[in-house]
Amino acid sequence: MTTSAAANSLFSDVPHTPGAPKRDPILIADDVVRRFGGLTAVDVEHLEIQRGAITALIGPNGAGKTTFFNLLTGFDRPDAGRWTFHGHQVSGQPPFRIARAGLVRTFQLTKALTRLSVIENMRLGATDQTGERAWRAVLPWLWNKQERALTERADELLARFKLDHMRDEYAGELSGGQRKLLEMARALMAEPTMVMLDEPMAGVNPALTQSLLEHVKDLRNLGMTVLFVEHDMDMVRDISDWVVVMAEGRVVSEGPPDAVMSDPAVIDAYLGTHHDAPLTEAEEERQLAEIESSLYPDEPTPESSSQGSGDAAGSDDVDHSDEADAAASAGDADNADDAEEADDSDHAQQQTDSTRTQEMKASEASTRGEAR
Ligand SMILES: Nc1ncnc2c1ncn2[C@@H]1O[C@H](COP(=O)(O)OP(=O)(O)OP(=O)(O)O)[C@@H](O)[C@H]1O
Repeated sequence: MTTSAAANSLFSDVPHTPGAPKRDPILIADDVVRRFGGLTAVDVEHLEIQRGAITALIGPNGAGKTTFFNLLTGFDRPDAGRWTFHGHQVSGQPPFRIARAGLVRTFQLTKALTRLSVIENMRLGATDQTGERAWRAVLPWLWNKQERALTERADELLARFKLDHMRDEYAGELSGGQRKLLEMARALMAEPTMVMLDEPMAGVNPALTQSLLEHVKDLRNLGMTVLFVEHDMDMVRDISDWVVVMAEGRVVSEGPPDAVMSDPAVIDAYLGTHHDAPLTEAEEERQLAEIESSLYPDEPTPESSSQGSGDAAGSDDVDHSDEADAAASAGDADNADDAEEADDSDHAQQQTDSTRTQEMKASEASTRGEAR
């Protein structure tokens, strides 16, 4: 069993730098590139994922996280690059072979899957990812035995994920959180050694949040490796042993959650301070609204709800909280012109703070999970 403390100790001597070598990597990717027309969606030079730990993959919208997930699991083909899993080259392999090697991912329930029952979805979890459907045609008696074993395993998992009472219901009847549990349970049907979860908290009702977090921790505690993409920074802080940050297709930072969230490169990536021109106030507001909505896609911001305004993503409705202003000023910290512009604001004092303090406040604004 791998506890949180044990997992943390795996990283004790790992440098906090992009591409850092791990003590015992289960997955190693090199020079992975995926282009869509003129856009380079993924350009990962080197990445190692530590075995037996929970690693979060975060980054602003469009950073390339999902594309990278699709590549690693064989659901998309790279323009260049290679990666190994458990020491075996799996780049270029179809998804079922990669799953057979022990690397599986969760899927959002498609429309078709919502029309199947929960137990049927579970059985598909094994067959879809491992390609065992071939058995049915070739050796039907063996298939029957196999199918009974699969159903037994499915029922055990449904009980573990507290979905057994929904066993024969259409998956479409499940709540958002229950669907996430089903996605996770279904992935486990393939008996993986590494599970990749794509936004496990998206659309999850707060009542099920804790249960989901515990299930993810359980995967690690049972010896599995977990890599998950997530925008919810509460979850990232709560359960990650290690965080990898992508921006514009590249890995820009790695480290434990707290270190990563105060890394200027990460703040820069989220605030987009790589722009050459100083930000206009409207652009600044738009970017802050985008960060807010990407971190908390289902919630109105406290600012917007206290003013009775609607969607946090609508930049017209966004007000500047203290933290948001701090974020904006830190976002502009590299730019002397912007510092001048801020002189007449209520937060002139913040402009005289050290860059470090501003960055930390910006980080809090970007990861405002604790305040909610
Ligand atoms: N099939 C596609 N065709 C064209 N462009 C694509 C395709 N898939 C992704 N992209 C582009 O590649 C970039 C990376 O997208 P991706 O979905 O991987 O980012 P992401 O980090 O997962 O974003 P989000 O957090 O918003 O899901 C984006 O600019 C996106 O528009």
